[in-house]
Amino acid sequence: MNVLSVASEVFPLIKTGGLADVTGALPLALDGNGIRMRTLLPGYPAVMQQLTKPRKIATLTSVFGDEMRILAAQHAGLDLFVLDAPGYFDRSGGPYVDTTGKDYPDNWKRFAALSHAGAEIARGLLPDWTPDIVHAHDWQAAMAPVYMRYTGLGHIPSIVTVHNLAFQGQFGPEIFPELGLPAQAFSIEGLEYYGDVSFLKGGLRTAWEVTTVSPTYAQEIRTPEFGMGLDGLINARASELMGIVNGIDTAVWDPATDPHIAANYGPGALRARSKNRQALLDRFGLADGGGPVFCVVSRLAWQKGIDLIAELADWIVAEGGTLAVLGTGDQGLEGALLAAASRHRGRVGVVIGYNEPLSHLMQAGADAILIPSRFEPCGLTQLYGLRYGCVPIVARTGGLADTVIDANEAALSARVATGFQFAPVTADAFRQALRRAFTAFRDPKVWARLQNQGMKSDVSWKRSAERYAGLYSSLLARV
Ligand SMILES: Nc1ncnc2c1ncn2[C@@H]1O[C@H](COP(=O)(O)OP(=O)(O)O[C@H]2O[C@H](CO)[C@@H](O)[C@H](O)[C@H]2O)[C@@H](O)[C@H]1O
Repeated sequence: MNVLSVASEVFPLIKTGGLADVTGALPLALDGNGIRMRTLLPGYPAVMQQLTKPRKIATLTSVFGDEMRILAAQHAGLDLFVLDAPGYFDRSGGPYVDTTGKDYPDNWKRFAALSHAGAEIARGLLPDWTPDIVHAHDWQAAMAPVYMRYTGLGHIPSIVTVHNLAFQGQFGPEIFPELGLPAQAFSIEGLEYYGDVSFLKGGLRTAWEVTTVSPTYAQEIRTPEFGMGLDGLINARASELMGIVNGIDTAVWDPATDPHIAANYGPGALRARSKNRQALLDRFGLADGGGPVFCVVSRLAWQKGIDLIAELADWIVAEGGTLAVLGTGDQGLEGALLAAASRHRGRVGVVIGYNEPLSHLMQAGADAILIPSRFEPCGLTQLYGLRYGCVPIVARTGGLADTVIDANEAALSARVATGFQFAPVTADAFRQALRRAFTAFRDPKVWARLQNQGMKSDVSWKRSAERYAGLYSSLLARV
């Protein structure tokens, strides 16, 4: 079976968040299930520079009249189609924002062009490869099923996966006439959303199936609290909605072989972790306060509850904890964290920026990772934490609820606990969970059991890849 994945970022070529981890790992995981997944992504400079021996396999005209090329290449085991369209993608900023952090004003054009190219590949644009199914990720690719539906390709199964409902690709109605779609596409059945154009809404309306990245988030987005204005539509499509929890690439994230950490280790050999703990403290200029070393690796955003980290930093230090934060994002949150670091030199360390190797060392060296998200479609850093013996302390929401087993009395005595959960997402509830963690940490046996239990969790893609494979088969059976 051939599946075309369409995505705006793919690890290891280009990554701004968890989406890239998923689109980079899923094709490899599907390989053993008889599925050939090839991935269409934009030819950003970072991508073009890393390609070896790209081959031009097709040219096409975008809906806006520009000439674009499709290059085929292989990278890190991935079969790629790269959309070479310098007018859209050869920019000096990031994939979505310019060097000052502002959204590119033509993002709608850039990602409509990407999605349209995906639809054209489904139509048979390429000489030797046609997908049986198109799998589009997030709003940047969500127009692929829209173009398919309205240009005579509605008989080809399509899927939209929501990695984060907060980003919807919403633009003014004035762009609609330029999208090359028939007038009826600007309707409630298409991409019209309260008078605007919404790429994600269009995809959710027109794809054969909608998936999201955990079963709990699939339920949550049916409610007004988590539905971000789309809960009505999502409920209407409830029978075509599925939550499949993310896995992680266990080859890239393996403490036994990880080249980015100070000492490699495996389950049952946790003592070597202390070298990583020391390396982490050194890297952040921190001293051991006697309690746990907590880490945070995150986009600094309201979603992630980072304000609660800043709010509790003083208390964490007073209790003997140490805090190391790696992240970038909201300037107010960066400022609040940096202020905590200057109040507690040597006990709170903050690195503002994006640093993949350092994120590995943090998982390998910290005792626990803090993830107080207000909503979390899946979350990957708790999965890395489990694999690295870095105990996750998480809000009980979305994929965090589905992947961490809370250390309540029953779970502790059954020896199945892997972390700590709390709800609601308030400073008080978070503090209670941290208190439980401080207590558990004082008993090294209890703590080691939590770590070992986490390291035994199956966080690989195996089961979830089987679920995607099952979904693809069920869609093909309906053709
Ligand atoms: N400063 C930094 N330096 C280095 N690495 C950093 C970093 N900040 C973040 N990262 C890395 O980026 C990734 C973030 O993953 P998350 O699951 O938290 O995703 P995100 O919210 O971006 O994605 C959305 O999509 C993913 C994938 O489906 C969902 O898991 C998630 O819930 C949803 O919000 C992790 O690999 C993390 O290590």
